[in-house]
Amino acid sequence: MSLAAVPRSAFPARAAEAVAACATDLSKVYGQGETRVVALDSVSVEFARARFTAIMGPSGSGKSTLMHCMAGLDSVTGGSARIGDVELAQLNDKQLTRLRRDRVGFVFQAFNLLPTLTALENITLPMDIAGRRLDRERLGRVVETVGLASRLGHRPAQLSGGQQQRVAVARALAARPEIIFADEPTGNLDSRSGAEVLGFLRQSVRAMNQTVVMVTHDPVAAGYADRVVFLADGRIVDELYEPTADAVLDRMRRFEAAGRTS
Ligand SMILES: Nc1ncnc2c1ncn2[C@@H]1O[C@H](COP(=O)(O)OP(=O)(O)OP(=O)(O)O)[C@@H](O)[C@H]1O
Repeated sequence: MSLAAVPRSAFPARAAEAVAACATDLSKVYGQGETRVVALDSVSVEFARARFTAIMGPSGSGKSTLMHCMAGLDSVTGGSARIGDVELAQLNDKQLTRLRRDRVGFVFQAFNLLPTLTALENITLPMDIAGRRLDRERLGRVVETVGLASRLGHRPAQLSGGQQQRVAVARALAARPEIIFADEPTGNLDSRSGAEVLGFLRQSVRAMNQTVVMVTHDPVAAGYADRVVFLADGRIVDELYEPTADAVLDRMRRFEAAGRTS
C-alpha cells in the first residue's frame, strides 16, 4: 500500500508522541432492521503512549463501545482497531484472550475483585494465571503508588470502596500492560476516593510511563487527563488538551446545546 493510501487519523496524537493504540474508520453496528443501532460511525483516533486520555460524551454516544472495541472485548463491524501494531480483527479468540491478558489492563466501575483473595493475591492473580514471573520491584512501586502497603492482607470486604478500586488499579498496573482501559473507574466512589484513584492513575502515567484511556461522564475526572476526546452520536467531534474540569464542562454544554438545536 502506498503511503498516500494510508488513512490519516482525524484525531491524531501530537506530532512527537508515539501511538499506543488507534482506531481507523472504526464502525460498530448492533442489531439489524428496526433494532439496528450505529454505535460507532467511522471513528478515527490515536491514543498516545504514556499519556492519560479521557473519552467523554453524552449517554449512548458510544464511549463504552469504543473502549470495548479498542480493548478486544467486542468485535468491530468495519475499519480497524490496533494496539501497538496488532490489528485486533486479525486475531482469533485465543489470540485475543492472550493479547488482553498480556498487553492490556482493565479497571471497571465495579471493582471486580475476588472476595476470597487478599488484596495482594488479587493484585498478582492475572500474573499467576498467565504464569508470569512476579516483578517484585514493579509490584513494590505500584503498591506504594496506590498507598496500599498496610492493606495487602485484607480481603475486599474489609476495604472501603476507594481502597478496593485502588487494588483494582494496582492489579492493572502490576502486570505492566501496554495500555490500561478504565471504564467509569470512579462511578461507584465518593468524590474524595474518586480523586485519589484518579490521582493514582495520573501518577502511573507520569511516574511509570503508563498509557491510560478512561471513559467517564464526569468533567472533574476528565480534568485529570492530558487530553479529552469527545464523542457524540458515535463520532468523535472534538478534543481538548490539558483540560480543566471547567473547560470540559463548557465544551459538554456546547455539544448538548448544539444537539438540541440540530
Ligand atoms: N450490546 C448491544 N446491543 C445493542 N445495542 C447496543 C449494545 N451496546 C450498546 N448499544 C447501543 O449503542 C449505543 C452506544 O452505546 P454505549 O454503551 O457505547 O454508549 P455510552 O456512551 O458508553 O453510554 P453511557 O454513557 O450511557 O454508558 C447506544 O445507543 C446503545 O444503546
